[in-house]
Amino acid sequence: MSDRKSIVSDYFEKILNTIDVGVHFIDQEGNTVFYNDKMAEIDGLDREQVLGKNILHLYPSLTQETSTLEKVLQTGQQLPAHIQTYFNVTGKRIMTVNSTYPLYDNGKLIGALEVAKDITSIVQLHDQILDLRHQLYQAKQKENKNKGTARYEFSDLIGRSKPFQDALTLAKKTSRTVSPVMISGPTGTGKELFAQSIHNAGARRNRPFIAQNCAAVPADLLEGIMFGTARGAFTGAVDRAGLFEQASGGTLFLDELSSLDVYLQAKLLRVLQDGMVRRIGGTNEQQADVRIITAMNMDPAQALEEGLLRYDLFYRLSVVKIELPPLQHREEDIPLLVNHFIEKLNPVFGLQIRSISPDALRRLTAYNWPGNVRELGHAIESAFNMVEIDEETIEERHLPSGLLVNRVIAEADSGGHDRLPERMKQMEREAIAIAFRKNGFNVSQTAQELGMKRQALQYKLNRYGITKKP
Ligand SMILES: Nc1ncnc2c1ncn2[C@@H]1O[C@H](COP(=O)(O)OP(=O)(O)OP(=O)(O)O)[C@@H](O)[C@H]1O
Repeated sequence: MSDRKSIVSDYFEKILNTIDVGVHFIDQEGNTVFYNDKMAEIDGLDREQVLGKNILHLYPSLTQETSTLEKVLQTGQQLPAHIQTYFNVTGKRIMTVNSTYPLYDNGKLIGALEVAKDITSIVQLHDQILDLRHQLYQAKQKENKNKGTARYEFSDLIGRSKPFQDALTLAKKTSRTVSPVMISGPTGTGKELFAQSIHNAGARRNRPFIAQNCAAVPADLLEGIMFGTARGAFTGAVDRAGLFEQASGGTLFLDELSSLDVYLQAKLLRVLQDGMVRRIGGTNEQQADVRIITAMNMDPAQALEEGLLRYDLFYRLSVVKIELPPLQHREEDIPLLVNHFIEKLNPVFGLQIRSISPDALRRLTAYNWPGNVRELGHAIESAFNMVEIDEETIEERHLPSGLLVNRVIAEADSGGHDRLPERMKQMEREAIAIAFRKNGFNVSQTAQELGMKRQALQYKLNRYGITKKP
């Protein structure tokens, strides 16, 4: 019996060094008693460097409160499987599933044992799959956009604030008619979504919805695109239907109308007045049976004043005028939109985010959103990239740090200039603290993300008293 015991003890270390799970055993003082090869590989440390050393010295980013081994020593209770993410000494981002147990001898606590399963490569694979799903999702969105079909319906439009609801009510009413609609509002407020929804709610829903951004193509090319070309009209010209023909019986959505060349504005007006369109170089005229919806980021009054938009065309196209308010004027829509984006992104990212923390939401409502709803969508998508797979709440630390900088400007704009330097410092401190935590307390990486030198960041960390403790 004693022989068997000694054989087992002789081979115990060898056995633990062959398994594919990290094992770390500390004594009651927190000093390492046993540390297997796999644990050394995960941490990027040399086993001999670790034996006999105190874990708080080994992992400087850990404290008595954050170290799970220390916690088990203090409480005597086991900590079941939990996911840990950190950067090891080689700078590699590691993700493990750890279980930590107290070790007793005759009822007396003599140490703690941690076993760690390295899931970094599984998570990387998982991320690759999600990345592919993401690409597929974006490709599908692009495909729908180019197919001549409108995807959005009024039920997809989120918002309950008064200015948004007013715009929605007007849009719903106008979907029953074929009058021209002019939608204005800053970038990302949903002008194209409104245009598609108007089309989809109307009698032309089964006919094409053709969108053209007037700012995206040079005027000489756009003329052929809009009105079509006849073979031989100019060198290399082929018979090609223009947007009016393509959208026949449906809706033609002209985005960024104020960027349309004035010559083309005149030609467009003629087509609308005559109700007929002719391809460039062609002889046949065809009926221009399209409903026109236009949009622009600029206030139409300003576009008229600056000579970017012809008055006669404006009167023709603005029979119904819909103004979409910037997101910062409809703060109460932000929580609804956040939930909408969370629901939309959960299946794309394979996550189960259920909510956003009050602090994070406060941060979002304090921001001035120059890119409006589109920017909010991107901020939530960015947060999805920051959360760990077992997290269910978007926290402030997951949000892009850029949201802070803009708030400083917004607050400065809204008065209180005398206290700006203090506020700037406070914001800078917050931005650094968030980025530091987000980057696993790695100074070099944080400096890189913030676009500053490592030494400069170290100086600010000391000055603001930002420690590694989360
Ligand atoms: N009310 C809304 N509900 C849900 N999503 C919205 C809403 N408004 C905008 N979005 C989101 O914002 C994105 C941008 O919308 P859209 O392209 O319609 O904006 P836009 O005003 O036409 O922008 P731009 O002037 O830059 O072309 C959409 O893809 C959608 O995700």
